[in-house]
Amino acid sequence: MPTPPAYPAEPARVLLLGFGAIGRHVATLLAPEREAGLLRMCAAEREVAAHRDRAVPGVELSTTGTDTDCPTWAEALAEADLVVECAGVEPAGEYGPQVIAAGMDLVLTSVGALADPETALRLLAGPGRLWVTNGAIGGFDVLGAAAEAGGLDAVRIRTSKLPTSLLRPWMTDQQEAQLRSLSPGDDPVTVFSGGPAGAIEQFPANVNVAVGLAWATRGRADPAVGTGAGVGPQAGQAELLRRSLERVRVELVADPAAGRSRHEILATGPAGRIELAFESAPSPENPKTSGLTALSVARTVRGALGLP
Ligand SMILES: NC(=O)C1=CN([C@@H]2O[C@H](COP(=O)(O)OP(=O)(O)OC[C@H]3O[C@@H](n4cnc5c(N)ncnc54)[C@H](OP(=O)(O)O)[C@@H]3O)[C@@H](O)[C@H]2O)C=CC1
Ligand SMILES: O=C([O-])CC(=O)C(=O)O
Repeated sequence: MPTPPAYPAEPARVLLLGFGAIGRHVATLLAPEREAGLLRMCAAEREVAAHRDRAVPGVELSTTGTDTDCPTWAEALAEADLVVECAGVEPAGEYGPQVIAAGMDLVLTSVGALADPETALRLLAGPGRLWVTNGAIGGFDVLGAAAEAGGLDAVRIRTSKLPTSLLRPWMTDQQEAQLRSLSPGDDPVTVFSGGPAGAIEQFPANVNVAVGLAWATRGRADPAVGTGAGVGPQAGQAELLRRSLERVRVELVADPAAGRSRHEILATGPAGRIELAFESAPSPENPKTSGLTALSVARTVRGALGLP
């Protein structure tokens, strides 16, 4: 007879970093687990006062900011078993490494944080474990298998989004006006073409998937050789990721006809030709974000906690 899964005696304490579109959706998706007493949830925001009117039942609030009527980030972290980052690339880089260093597991949604080599090393350094969510894309079982066997030579991702969801503060008035003027029927405009690190620097809220793809296709070190003399496990993983970030090519397209965000992946090599396309329903909390991301994060959380 199979051994029944070992459910924790106490509810697992999950701390969300960021309670925006993805955080709220994840909290809603995990409501059955909360109601079944399998987990408790707290969400850290930088301005809790601004979030009180959008409370999700059963989720306590804490702050990375200066609110005084709720637990601080440090107090909430001390009570947590698992941290789930869904705040953005910058806060992921700011808070993620301290979570890992404290020996706590971290689910990373802003996977783009891994494009910074120093942050990647710190996120991989342990003793806490890093759980990298698939986010809005997937197929990573077959892509990972092919990459681990050295079976991929080229990996590409083409992401198409509505032009106005690609507006960024660094854009010139002319670039902004071009994106705003695109209307259905106009040709799509490529706004970025290059590697995932450059893409995430310019579009931190739009191409986490590209860094996620690089992570998924980093392959593995030859156990006999490692990744280089004297390279420890986390440095080895970081080096594999660095090479993978150089291999992945990204195209980001402003498409006035894109009703939904679309991610097209093409990976080729001795293992074969793998083509994948993803069009997610919009997030119920924010139509600019793919709803699939929160579904992936909820699944990653269940996996990290060993929940069914
Ligand atoms: N892996 C993937 O496939 C995908 C990953 N993502 C990543 O997920 C992130 C979140 O997406 P989404 O939920 O749609 O974004 P939102 O902007 O809706 O939510 C982000 C929330 O995080 C909060 N936040 C920002 N900085 C901090 C901080 N220092 N401390 C506490 N809270 C903070 C924001 O607060 P405030 O209101 O104060 O700004 C906001 O409430 C994206 O930025 C992106 O990096 C997104 C889509 C796909
Ligand atoms: O939501 C999406 O479609 C993907 C996205 O923004 C990201 O990867 O940052």
